[in-house]
Amino acid sequence: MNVSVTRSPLLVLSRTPYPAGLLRPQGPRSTRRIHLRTTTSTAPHKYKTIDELPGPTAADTAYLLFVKGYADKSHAMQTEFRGRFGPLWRSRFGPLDLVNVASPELVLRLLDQEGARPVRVELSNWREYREARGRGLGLHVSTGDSWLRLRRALDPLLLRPAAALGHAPALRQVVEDLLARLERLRLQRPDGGVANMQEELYKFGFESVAAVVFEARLGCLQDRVPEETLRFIAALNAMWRLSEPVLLLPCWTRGLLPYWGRFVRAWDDITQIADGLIERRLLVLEERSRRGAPAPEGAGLLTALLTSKTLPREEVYTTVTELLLGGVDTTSNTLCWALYHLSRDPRAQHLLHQEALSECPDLQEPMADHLTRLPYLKAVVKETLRLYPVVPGNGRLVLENEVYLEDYCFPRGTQFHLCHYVTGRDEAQFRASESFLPERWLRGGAGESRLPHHPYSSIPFGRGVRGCVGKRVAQLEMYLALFRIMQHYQVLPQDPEEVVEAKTRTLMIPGKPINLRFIPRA
Ligand code: HEM
Repeated sequence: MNVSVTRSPLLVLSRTPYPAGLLRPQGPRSTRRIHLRTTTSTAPHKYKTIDELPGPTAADTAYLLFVKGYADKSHAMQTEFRGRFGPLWRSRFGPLDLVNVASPELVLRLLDQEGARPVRVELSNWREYREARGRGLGLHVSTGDSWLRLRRALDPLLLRPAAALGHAPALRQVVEDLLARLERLRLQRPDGGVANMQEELYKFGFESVAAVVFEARLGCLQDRVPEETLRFIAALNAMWRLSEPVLLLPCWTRGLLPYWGRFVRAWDDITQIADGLIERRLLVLEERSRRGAPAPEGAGLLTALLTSKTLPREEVYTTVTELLLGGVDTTSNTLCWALYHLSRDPRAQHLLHQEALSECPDLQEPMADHLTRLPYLKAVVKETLRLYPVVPGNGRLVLENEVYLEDYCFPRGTQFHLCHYVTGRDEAQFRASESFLPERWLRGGAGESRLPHHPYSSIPFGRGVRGCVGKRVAQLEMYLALFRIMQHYQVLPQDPEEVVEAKTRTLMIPGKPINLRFIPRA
């Protein structure tokens, strides 16, 4: 008799679940401990196929998108479908055919089988643009060894803790510019109000990533914001907004509908501005080397890439462009949500301020040593990203091997969708999961909200070798900004009754402007 038994989550297996000699995946075998469904008999287990996996019909999806208004709330579809189908379902809509994975155990299980050179998604529209313009493919589009070469060049410059900390002096200056700008803006209104924080923080995000890449300032936070900064941000917004329609619409509509043309124009703007910034910087570097001047200490990432000569020029251009675009919406939207919640949560704001005060009295700036501590600050950022993962649904296109999840065997080439938004809000992992409760992340923190959650229940930066290359810089930037804002100001909502919900435009962003008041601390 072949009895299928679902083991208790407490009963953890570390051995392979695949019956001897049958359908064992060719990817690397896990050494991690995983929760599995297993069988008590030795008879070969018959796995189900992808075609047996339940999921919404195209009509269901179209109804939600176009009648129920989910078109800009694709994150909410994760909640809807997980409620209907459980943690694993297939969605097919137009050219999309996805297997959705919406439990931390299954996400871990999938990432365990992703192979040595994981692919996120076939970004055909980005690839098409870059090939047509003769540009390097860059981190997001590249696969296999070409991608690995890019990561080998970048990881040591961005992800090694010491390297990331090396960017702190440049980021500190940008944070001081942000404070100065907030002060100027708040003084323009009797109530200390600053409208539309997103817009301000986009400029901050751009200035920060430019400081890391170019070791130079662009002046994005000055009174007269450079025109190219505004154009870059606008083009980026357009590119993210258009990415989904362009992917869904068949090629033959390109001559009839405006989306593809606009998408290409947005990319042209992005690349033209990024190229201009790179070339200006190259002139400075060439001039410096003509004078025999050494590269300054803590030189930016562009200098490091060019001096190491590990990447061809065209890849340096695309890589820098991708870092610039990766650095704008991500940290800015996260900071915006953090401030939104802190402004409405005097207790959390008080705890954060107290932590800043005890670590750095007299408005001192936080140094590397301080940054190794600050548990509440880090908990605030984690909690913000749990509730609002900038990338609400990540992807894995597994090309090298079949993938086994639950009772299913998925063929090579299956596109998986990792539903970070819904796993981060799972009540089984996070009690009062819809509430902003930073203390749930504190070690030893008592309290109702602290449940021992699965380590893959909130992974906003992804995981593994293809995880976010900007993670450490992003964290540093957000810690420094929040810390300094808390030292200087009490942050209040402009309208305490106003509720801001998230919308998705490939990335998850606030659905309307977040307006705050900045009251100087006595
Ligand atoms: C709150 C901040 C940020 C979040 C939540 C975030 C999130 C992510 C996620 C989820 C991925 C996909 C990882 C995976 O597939 O496993 C990613 C990739 C990436 N991120 Fe970030 N990111 C942030 C900030 C940044 C910053 C500041 C930069 C640039 C300095 C950046 C550059 C990139 C790049 C280039 C990739 C592609 C990596 C690759 O494919 O190898 N990100 N990010």
